[in-house]
Amino acid sequence: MKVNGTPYRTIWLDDDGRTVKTIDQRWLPHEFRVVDLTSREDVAIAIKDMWVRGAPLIGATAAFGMAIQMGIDPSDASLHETWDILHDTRPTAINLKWALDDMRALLMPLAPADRVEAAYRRAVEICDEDVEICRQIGLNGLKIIEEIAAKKCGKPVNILTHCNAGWLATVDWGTATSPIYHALEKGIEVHVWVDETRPRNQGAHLTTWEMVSHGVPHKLIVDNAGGHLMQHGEVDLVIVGTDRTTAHGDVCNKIGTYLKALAAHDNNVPFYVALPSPTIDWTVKDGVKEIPIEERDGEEISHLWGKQEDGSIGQVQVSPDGAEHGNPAFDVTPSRLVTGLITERGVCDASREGLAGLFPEFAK
Ligand SMILES: CSC[C@H]1O[C@H](OP(=O)(O)O)[C@H](O)[C@@H]1O
Repeated sequence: MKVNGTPYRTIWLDDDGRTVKTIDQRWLPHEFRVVDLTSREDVAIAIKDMWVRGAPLIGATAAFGMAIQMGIDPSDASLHETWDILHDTRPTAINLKWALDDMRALLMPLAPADRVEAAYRRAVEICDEDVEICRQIGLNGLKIIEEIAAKKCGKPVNILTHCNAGWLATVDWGTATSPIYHALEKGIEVHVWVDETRPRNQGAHLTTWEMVSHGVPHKLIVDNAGGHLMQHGEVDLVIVGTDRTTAHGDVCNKIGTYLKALAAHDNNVPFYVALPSPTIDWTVKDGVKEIPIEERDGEEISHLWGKQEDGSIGQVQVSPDGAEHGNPAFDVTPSRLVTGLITERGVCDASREGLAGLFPEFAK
């Protein structure tokens, strides 16, 4: 998307065709910093410490991490070790494993000398595919917004989203935000309730930055306001992203998503999940039982990052010394609470039959 009029993707190759450049999202919304990733260690840190985050972007970054390493040591041992190092950075988003498996399957049959070229080519392809997948998700989600807009008699369609499933979570367009961007481009009036999304505040830091940059009418709200707004008819639609969706339609996403789905169900508000197919885990049926939920450091709760009065970026401590913190980073919304899955191939029920209908080649 455009940043101050300049088109950007979240990750790209420098002119040398080898150096990987990405936006260090920890500094947004106050500073737009681009960093170079020149080793698998750089990539591992960038994923683990959330310089880059968002399931599709994590996958794309890992693909480049494999390519960078093939330029350093293209041996089998190096390839397997890199798979392990990058896979262990974060456990929940399935795109990470999907991308690493894709790269390894491509590279293993090749002579080591041929691996670096093939790896960079595939990493770029993964990025290009993600852009098109997210663009298509936008077009398919747009139909849902248009149907609601037709009943709103000129008033804006009020959409609530949680965390950041925007272009910053992907290579471009985003997943949950893609229908919003398409609606805006088509002149459909929308208004977005942006959940701040404690503790990392991806909504407050990233989604609002996207909304401001793109001129999307919005209001930032605390996570606990969503249910109240739904009770008062202020939410026409919920669209969220996902880090892993099971073959039966259970949706793993940022912590707090499940509570929004419960509130939406209780208030008959349509609850949709924007789902790129690499985020489907075909091997898992019961998401609550089977999906590993990342437990992140308690400091993400005890401290808040932001702009200080002197304009510097820093953090303040919000809980007392000695306080204990629990920080599960994701939760699972059972398929029964999901109205539909917006994929690049269309919208389907959150069910095995729904997903098999759109992706028969994967559903066994
Ligand atoms: C389009 S995937 C976005 C997904 O990823 C986020 O998690 P994180 O910021 O920790 O990587 C969040 O769950 C978003 O919905």
